[in-house]
Amino acid sequence: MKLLIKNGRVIDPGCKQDEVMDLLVENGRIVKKETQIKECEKELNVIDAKGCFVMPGFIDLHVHLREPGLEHKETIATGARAAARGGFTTICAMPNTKPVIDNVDRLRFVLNKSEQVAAVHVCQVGAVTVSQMGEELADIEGMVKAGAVAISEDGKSVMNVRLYEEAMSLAQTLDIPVLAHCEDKNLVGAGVLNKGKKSEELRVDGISNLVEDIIVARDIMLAKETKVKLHLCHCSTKDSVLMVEEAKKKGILVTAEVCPHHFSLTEDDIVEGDTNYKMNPPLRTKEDVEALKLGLKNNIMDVIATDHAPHHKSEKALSMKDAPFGIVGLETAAALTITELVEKGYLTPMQMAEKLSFNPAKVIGLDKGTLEVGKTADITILNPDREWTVDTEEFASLGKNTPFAGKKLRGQIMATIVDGEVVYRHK
Ligand SMILES: NC(=O)N[C@@H](CC(=O)O)C(=O)O
Ligand SMILES: [Zn+2]
Ligand SMILES: [Zn+2]
Repeated sequence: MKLLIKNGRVIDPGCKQDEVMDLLVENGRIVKKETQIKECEKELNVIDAKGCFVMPGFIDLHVHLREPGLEHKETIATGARAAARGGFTTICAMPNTKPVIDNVDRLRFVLNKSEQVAAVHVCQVGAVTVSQMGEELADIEGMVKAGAVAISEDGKSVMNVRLYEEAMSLAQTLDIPVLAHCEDKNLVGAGVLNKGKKSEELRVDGISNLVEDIIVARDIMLAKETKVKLHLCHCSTKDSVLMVEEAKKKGILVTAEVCPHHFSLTEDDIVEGDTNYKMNPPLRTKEDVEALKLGLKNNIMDVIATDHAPHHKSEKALSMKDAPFGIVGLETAAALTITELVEKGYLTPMQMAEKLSFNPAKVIGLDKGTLEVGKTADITILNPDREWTVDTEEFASLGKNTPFAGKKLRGQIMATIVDGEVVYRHK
C-alpha cells in the first residue's frame, strides 16, 4: 500500500528545506517529494497534512523502558506505544533494568522482544560496568557487535576514573558514543531537590549545581584524552552549557541534550508534596533554565531527549524524600518543545526537527533524521496550532508520573509513521 502525505509543511534538516510539499511513501521508503504529487491509484492511503509540520520521525536518545524486571512501571510494548503517541519513531533504551543490560544475552532479549512487540524502532544502550556496580567493565565489545548503539551508566556516574577512561577508549575504538549521566555520588549525598530556596523551604537535602558541573568537567577532560564521542545526558545547569560551548570550540567531540522538563519548569514551580516534580537532575533556577534555552537556540545544546522515567503510582505516592527520581516524557515532549521553545521564539521549526531527529540520529550513527527521497519512511506529522490538555488517563505509558498533568499545551501529534506504516493517528 502506498501512502501519500499531502499539503504539509515539509521540514527536512537533511537538505535544509522548509516548504509546503507532498510526500509519497512506498515499500517503507520515501519515493517522491514534490510540490504536488498526482496519484490516482485506488490502493492509496492519503493523509491531508494541511497546516501541519511534516518532520523526520523523532528519535529519543534517552528512554527507560523498565523491561526486563520492572514491568510494573513500563514494558517494551507500552513504552513503544507511548513513543508512537509522542511522535517518536526510534527510541534508545537505557540499561538500568533488572537485571542490568550488561551482556549480549540480555541485549538480545530486548532487541528480539522489541522486534515482536514494539510499535517503533528500539535501540538498546549497553551498561558501562557489570550490574552498574562501577567495579568491572561490562562486555562492551560483545554488546556493540550484537547491536548496542552506545554505552551508558545512566542512573549514576562511573566514579572510578581509571575504569571510565578504559571504557571510553574502548568505545572510541568501537566507534560508539558514551552517554554520560553526570552526578558526583559523594557530593550529592541524600539530595532530593535543587539546593537553595526550595530545598530549604521544603526542608529536604539539596542537590547543588556542582554535583553535575564537576562531573561534566571531568568527563569532557576524559573525552579530550580518549577522543571518544561524549554525549552529555539531561544537562540542567548554566555551567554545563558554558563547558559544552568551550569544549566544542576546542574541537572535543562532545554533544549535549536537554530534557523538556528542564527547559519548561524551574524549582519555583515545585508543588509541596507532589513527587512528580522530583527527578534527577532536579529542576533548577530561572537562570539555569534561561541558559539551557539559549544553549538550544544557539545550537550549543544539540538534542532534546525525554529521559522518560516511568514509576508506579505506589512508588510516587511516597514522600518527597523517599519517592524515586524521574518523570515520564514521551507523550508531552513535542508539545512542550512547541509551547516553550518554538512559540516563544527560541527555536525555529527547522531547529526543532534537528534537535528531535537529525542530531540524535547523528549521535548514534543512524541513517535517519531526514526526509530525502530513498530514505526510510519514519515520519512525524504535527499540528503546531492545536491546543490540548494533558490527561494521563489517555497515556499509553503505564507511568502517569508527570508534573504536566492538566496543563494546556500547544502542538499535537497527528500521525506517526514507522517504515511507511501508520503506527499512530490522532482521532
Ligand atoms: N532521571 C531520573 O530521575 N531517573 C532515571 C534515571 C536517570 O535518568 O538518571 C530512572 O531510571 O528512573
Ligand atoms: Zn540519568
Ligand atoms: Zn535516564
